[in-house]
Amino acid sequence: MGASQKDFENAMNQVKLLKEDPGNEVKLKLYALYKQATEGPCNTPKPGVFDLINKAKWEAWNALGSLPKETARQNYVDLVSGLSSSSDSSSQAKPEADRKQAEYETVVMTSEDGITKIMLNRPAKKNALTEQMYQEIMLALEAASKDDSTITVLTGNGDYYSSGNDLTNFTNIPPEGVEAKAKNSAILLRNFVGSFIDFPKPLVAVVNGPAVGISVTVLGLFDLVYATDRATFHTPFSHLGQTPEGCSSYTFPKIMGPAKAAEMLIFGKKLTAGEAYAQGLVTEVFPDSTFQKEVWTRLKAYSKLPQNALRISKQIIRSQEKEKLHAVNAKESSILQERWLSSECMNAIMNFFSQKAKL
Ligand SMILES: CCCCCCCCCC/C=C/CC(=O)SCCNC(=O)CCNC(=O)[C@H](O)C(C)(C)COP(=O)(O)OP(=O)(O)OC[C@H]1O[C@@H](n2cnc3c(N)ncnc32)[C@H](O)[C@@H]1OP(=O)(O)O
Repeated sequence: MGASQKDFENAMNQVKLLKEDPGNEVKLKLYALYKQATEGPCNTPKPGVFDLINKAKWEAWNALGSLPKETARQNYVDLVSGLSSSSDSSSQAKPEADRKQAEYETVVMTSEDGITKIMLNRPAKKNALTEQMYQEIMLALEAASKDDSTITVLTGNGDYYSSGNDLTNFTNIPPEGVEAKAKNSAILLRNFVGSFIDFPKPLVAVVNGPAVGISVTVLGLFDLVYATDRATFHTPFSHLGQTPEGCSSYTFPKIMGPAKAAEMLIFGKKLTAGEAYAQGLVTEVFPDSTFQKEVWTRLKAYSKLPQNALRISKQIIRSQEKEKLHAVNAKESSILQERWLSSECMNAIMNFFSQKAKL
């Protein structure tokens, strides 16, 4: 449940009682969230260039775009609660210390320094994507699209980025039967990929290890893909009796040319990080020993760029393709709905569970 009006009022009172000055940046953020929570999107003309203070306040409010009032209220309460606890417990106040934004079981979502991080969190299962996880990623993306962060990151916990679809998704067949399961799964897949197609802010994949299946194909819908040199990129659809998804049947030939796309998507060639970079799927590869440090330093610098300019630039680039991408997504999902019922696919899944056939 979001913050109530009472929580909001309490937070406003707490601000007055803060023992330390939170600094201009935080004060501007508080001002902007307060205005957004009480009046909605910025509705006043921009002050003149010499009216420095009011201009900064206006810009902070305007940067919140169409953030809903309820979200602004919640963000205000969260921000004040972070300030109160840090000023109570220590003199070393961290302005936006690791604020947890919602409760999820399979992902961890945190926001800091203008970056919302969604971390896949089933390391013991190589971050294989269960049905619950698809749902939680969609919810997390929805929340990230509305929060006040500038950049959204998807990454994995542990040694894998993700081993793709959790093959146990094929085993829990409901009483309505396998056809109904395939139909519902195709809807889930279509919605999942759709939430990447429609994501409005810069979206970055921090590929911390090997990536398989759908975790690779949706990379074509990200704005930046940073990979450790330990990462590999594997789309073994034919081995599994399946076909490409994540709009890769369209994005991969565009990114890497039809010959290289065919090698990956039809024949299941696994790429090293270096090969994925050479083929344009990956933006930059970093040595594993310095990967996290280098990537987060880079992203923190990017997150300080003007938020609206970043968002609008992304939208200009992506909007030209959106309709096409949705059509491709619908087609890929409907073809897979049939594939999942094929003996080729069922045999491959049985092989994984009976002989533990690995890729
Ligand atoms: C009709 C119903 C349809 C339902 C469909 C729902 C929606 C579908 C959306 C569409 C699809 C996507 C397509 C894909 O993503 S295809 C790719 C699928 N992925 C795989 O085939 C990978 C399978 N895993 C492996 O080959 C290996 O585990 C590995 C990734 C190479 C790692 O090998 P390892 O030796 O390093 O580690 P391992 O001991 O095997 O793994 C540790 C434990 O994790 C379990 N595990 C890993 N990956 C998966 C997975 N994808 N699904 C299920 N379980 C996985 C593994 O079994 C180990 O478990 P345990 O410790 O033995 O219990």
